[in-house]
Amino acid sequence: MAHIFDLAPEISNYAGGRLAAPAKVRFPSTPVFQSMNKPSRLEVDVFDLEFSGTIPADIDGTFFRVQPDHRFPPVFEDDIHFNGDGSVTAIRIGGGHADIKQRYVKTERYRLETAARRSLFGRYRNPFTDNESVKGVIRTASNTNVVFWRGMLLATKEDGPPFAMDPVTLETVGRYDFEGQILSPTFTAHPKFDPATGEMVCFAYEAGGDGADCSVDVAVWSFDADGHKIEECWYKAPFAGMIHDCGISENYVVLPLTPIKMDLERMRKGGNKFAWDPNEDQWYGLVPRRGAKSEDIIWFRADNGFHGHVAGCYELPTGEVVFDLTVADGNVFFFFPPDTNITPSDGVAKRNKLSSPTVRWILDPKAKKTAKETALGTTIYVADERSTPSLTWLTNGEFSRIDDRYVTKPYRHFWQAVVDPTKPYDFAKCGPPAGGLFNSLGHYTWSDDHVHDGATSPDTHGSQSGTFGLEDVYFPGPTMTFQEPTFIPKEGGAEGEGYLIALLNHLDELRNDVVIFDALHLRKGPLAVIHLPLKLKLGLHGNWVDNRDIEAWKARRAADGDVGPVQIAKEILPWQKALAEKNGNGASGAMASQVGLDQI
Ligand SMILES: C=Cc1ccc(O)c(OC)c1
Ligand SMILES: [Fe+2]
Repeated sequence: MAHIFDLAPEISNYAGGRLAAPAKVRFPSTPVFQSMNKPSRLEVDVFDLEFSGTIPADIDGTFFRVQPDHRFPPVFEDDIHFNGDGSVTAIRIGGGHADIKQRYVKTERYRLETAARRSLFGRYRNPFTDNESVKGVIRTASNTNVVFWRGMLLATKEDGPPFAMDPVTLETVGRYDFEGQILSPTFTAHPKFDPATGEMVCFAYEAGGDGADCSVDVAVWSFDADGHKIEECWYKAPFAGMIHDCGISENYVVLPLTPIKMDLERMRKGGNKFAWDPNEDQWYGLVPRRGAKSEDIIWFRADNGFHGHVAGCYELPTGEVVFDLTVADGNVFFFFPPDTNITPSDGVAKRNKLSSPTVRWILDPKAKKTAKETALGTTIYVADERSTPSLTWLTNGEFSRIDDRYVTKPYRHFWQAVVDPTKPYDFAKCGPPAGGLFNSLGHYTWSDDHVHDGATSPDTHGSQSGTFGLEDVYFPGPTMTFQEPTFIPKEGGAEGEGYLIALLNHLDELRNDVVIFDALHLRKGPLAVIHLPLKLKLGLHGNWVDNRDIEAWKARRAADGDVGPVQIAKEILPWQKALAEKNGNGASGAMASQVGLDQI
């Protein structure tokens, strides 16, 4: 008997790799859109989810996370996961029960593509590949992180401004410009929150022009707990690369600059935003958090590597800054291979072959430095001495998380999604592991020699490699992988006391669970497994928000509350105004409509 799809002959939407006539909705049959990453496009509400084990009674809050989930077949058949529309999941846990809510971030891109019933925005961060009708529109998909700030949930992606959502309903309120205090075209997906002061420290790169012009301008800001911008300083990077995550200590910000490089010529020709440069160093920009001037940034350089996410960052009694993050030894973003016009091919390392240890850098704000002219003619200050890792812990994981109450402080515990290649993997049932073989969750405890909380002396600058503390790793079985874990603190608990929450991917069933562990004892297995009746996508980042914070801010944000409702951006951004002027009124219909987006 014929398979039912055989009755309807397959006609590709793509001619020469480009979306041709979007007569029907059919996604490309590339690995990007298969297995766990098959588009799901669901907005869901399920009340009182099924679970096994016991959901600890003292957990009361919401686990927010975001995933890219393309709403329409992409303009380019070879599109990448990172170009999918942001879809936010909220797992509300309380009273020993759990509910799920999921909503798309209603970005400007979302609204225009909905109206057109098709993709209008082309390649990842390449506006030259967009439909003419959306020139000048903020093109971010808000798909990388969701953070709670002053009663709103900010959905972020580093190529554009944040969009504010209601943390209870997940309705999108609108583009948030911090009440007019941030008008840059871009904004990081990894702002950091100082638990001692309540400040948000945030940054943007490719921030000088329209956010897609490969500018080397980097901005760093601080906001106080009342939402006032209290610091702003602009810097120049040595080249137009990616600065994805950051670290903050009490007095410094560390900006890791990864050697994947933008190129405007390549973009104009319809090519990739980034290309891996195997011959470029990895760089670290060190800037003071307070009272900084543009010339205060010190750039430290070290041998080539690919930055993952930051665990801890803090200062030693001697004033140096400890900065811990995963660094892979090759191109993690295999979809941004080297540009053979710029660098010879390095053979394009494959994700699962890379090693990704946790690396500790010790950066000295008093380092001897020399002014250097970059290829673009700007002056930067580069540390005279090349940096080498102070230690390399062979954790082989990614998505480092800590107990966020220890941001800026010496810390003892961190968690990661871990690749353990010694464990079995059921390839026959699961196929290739979409998103990477993160088959384990790891909890790492620095030994006393490596905590530096005043009781111990710092590491030397010698480069050591191996194990630097306790490893507590849980492997669930050969058909499962994990997404990024998030720490839930126990009230009044010591560092690390609390729970670890993460999404578990069932690669054989194409379904997800939410797992909750005792954060200090992963090896014992989960305390609770919440069974979702659906398949999510592979997400990026998430955060835990205590319900008391949500409730308190709900009251403050009420019409009669002391803060009042969230104020979204009232005007288009400066780069959009400049474009409109250049085009002589020039605002396309799409752009002009952005202020009153609800009309669409
Ligand atoms: C490292 C993750 C990462 C970096 C840049 C991105 O645009 C992104 O989109 C989902 C993800
Ligand atoms: Fe990230």
